[in-house]
Order: sequence, then structure tokens, then C-alpha cells
Amino acid sequence: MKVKIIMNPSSGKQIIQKNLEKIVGRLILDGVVKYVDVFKTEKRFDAFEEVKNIQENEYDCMIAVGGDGTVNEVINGVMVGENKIPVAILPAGTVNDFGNFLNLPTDVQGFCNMIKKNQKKKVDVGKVGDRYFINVLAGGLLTDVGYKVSSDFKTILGKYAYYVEGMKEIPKQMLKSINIEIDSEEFKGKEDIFMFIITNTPSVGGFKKIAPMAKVDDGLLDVCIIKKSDIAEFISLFLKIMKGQYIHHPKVLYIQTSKIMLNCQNDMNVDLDIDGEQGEKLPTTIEVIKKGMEIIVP
Ligand SMILES: Nc1ncnc2c1ncn2[C@@H]1O[C@H](COP(=O)(O)OP(=O)(O)OP(=O)(O)O)[C@@H](O)[C@H]1O
Repeated sequence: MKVKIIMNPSSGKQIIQKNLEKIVGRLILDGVVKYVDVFKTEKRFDAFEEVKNIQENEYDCMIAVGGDGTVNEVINGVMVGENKIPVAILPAGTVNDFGNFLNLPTDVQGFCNMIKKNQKKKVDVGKVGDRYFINVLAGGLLTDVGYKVSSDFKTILGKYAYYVEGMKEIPKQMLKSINIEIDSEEFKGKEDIFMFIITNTPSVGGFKKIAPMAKVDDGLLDVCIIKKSDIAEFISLFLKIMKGQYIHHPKVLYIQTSKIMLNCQNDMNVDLDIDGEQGEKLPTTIEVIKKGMEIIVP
């Protein structure tokens, strides 16, 4: 097997990266891997540029070592470059929503076994404008928390750094609602909302059941829209959201769709968060590419 490793050395608490040498050594000794190239990212979009230029038959497998941001760039590189090489993920980030959802191993033995078995799963990929996402696209309340947390704070506290920042932001952001226009086959209308989350898997922001009905290969995106409410109602709803017990709540609109258009009515700047990284702004159309790529799974 010819393998290309794309590694973000700065992701997460920088612990899992240390397993990588052992993983590569084991795979070579066992004769599973014959040739390895390692590419270490230095900044945003390095992984995307590297993967985009890889040719179809250059490698049998790519291993993305990093957080959701690195995985997103590798997936974008595969989709834009059309090289169709299956991707294995060694989750090394702070949150790792996609890796956690697929129960991907981070230990040497578990990861080597997964590569040896080489079992592939076709998964859906979300598309927004000319960018792709594998896990989640979000906008509105708290979706910018990720960019406000420093890398050092994440290295020390891991995902709790996001929660600490989130608690600080709730009172500041509470009054900001977005008057949004929604256009999909399943629902058309205007709503005053706090936030929207469009997801491919149930796991978002470290919470495992945010979209309880989401499946990674059903050709549908799960759209969770939280309507404007007062603070007390929002906090009680937030606790329900974390447990995944909220989809019939009167302040929630939950849609499963393959394509949705979102536009904001007032002159607000609504940034989109794409797999935890800052993306374009509304208006936009989001669609799914059913079973758009292959992931190596345990
Ligand atoms: N060497 C580097 N130093 C700093 N940032 C980098 C480096 N290489 C890549 N990046 C960028 O860092 C961002 C975050 O990366 P990544 O998602 O892998 O880790 P994380 O933020 O720790 O994890 P998570 O997304 O799960 O919170 C991405 O935008 C990525 O492109």
C-alpha cells in the first residue's frame, strides 16, 4: 500500500501525533505499507492545496492526522481534485466530531488494525458554494466561539476551552436574532431565529446527539433551526439540545433535506462555520453529495 500522511502538528493537545511514528513503523514492519510520504501543514489551506494536486493513482490511501479543520481540508482536496483516494482519519484535534461519530481509533494497535483491514465506507459530503463539509455547517448564536479560543487555551483545556468561551458569549449574543428565509422542498418560510446547524452526523461541537436522526450515508442533511426565544426558554432548550431531546420543541424547526437555500432578511452579516472553520456568509445554498467519498473505518 502507498500512503500519504497529511498531519497538522499543532492540532489538539499534540499527543496523538506522537503515536504516528509508531503507527507507520508497525505498518511497514508488518508489510502493510510499502511507501509513505508525510506532509506537515504549517498554516490554513496547506492540507487542501497538497491533497488537491494528488493524482488518482499516486497513493492507495491518505491518512489525515489532525482535528476537524484538517479533515475538512483533506476532504475538500479530494472533492476538488477528484482523486477519489480513500481517507483514513487519525483524530488528533480538540473536538474530532467526525472521528468520534465513526468511533475511529487513536491508539497504535487499533489504528494499525483499521488500516490492515482497509474496510471502506462511502459517506455523504455537504457542499456550500464551492466548499465541502463532512460534518457540520452552522450560523448564528455561538457558532463563532471556535475562532475566539486561542490555540494555547485549546492545548491546555481541550474541548472545554470551547465550552468556557461559549458560556462567556451567551449573555453577549443573546439578543442577536436573524430573520432568515428558508427554501427547501420540505419547508419554505421566514423565521426569526438564533441559530441554525446543518449536519451530516449526530455529533456536533463535542455533543454526541445534537442531530439525533442524522445518518452519514442517507443522502440527507439534518437541519436544526433554533427560533428566537427569551433567555430562560433558551437555556432550558439548550440543555435539551445537548441530550438530543428537542426536535419537537415549539421553538425548533428540524428538517431533513438534500438541498436548502438560506437567506437573511435584515442587513446582518451572518458568517458560516464550516466544520469548525470560518466560511462564507449568507445567502447560500447547501446541498448533499450522496456517498461522495470513501472513509476507512474500523
Ligand atoms: N502548523 C500549523 N500551525 C497552526 N495552525 C495550523 C497548522 N497547520 C494547519 N493549521 C490550521 O489550524 C486549524 C485547526 O486545525 P485542526 O482542526 O486540525 O485542529 P484543532 O483546531 O486543534 O482541532 P478541532 O478542529 O477538532 O478543534 C485549521 O484551520 C488548520 O488549517
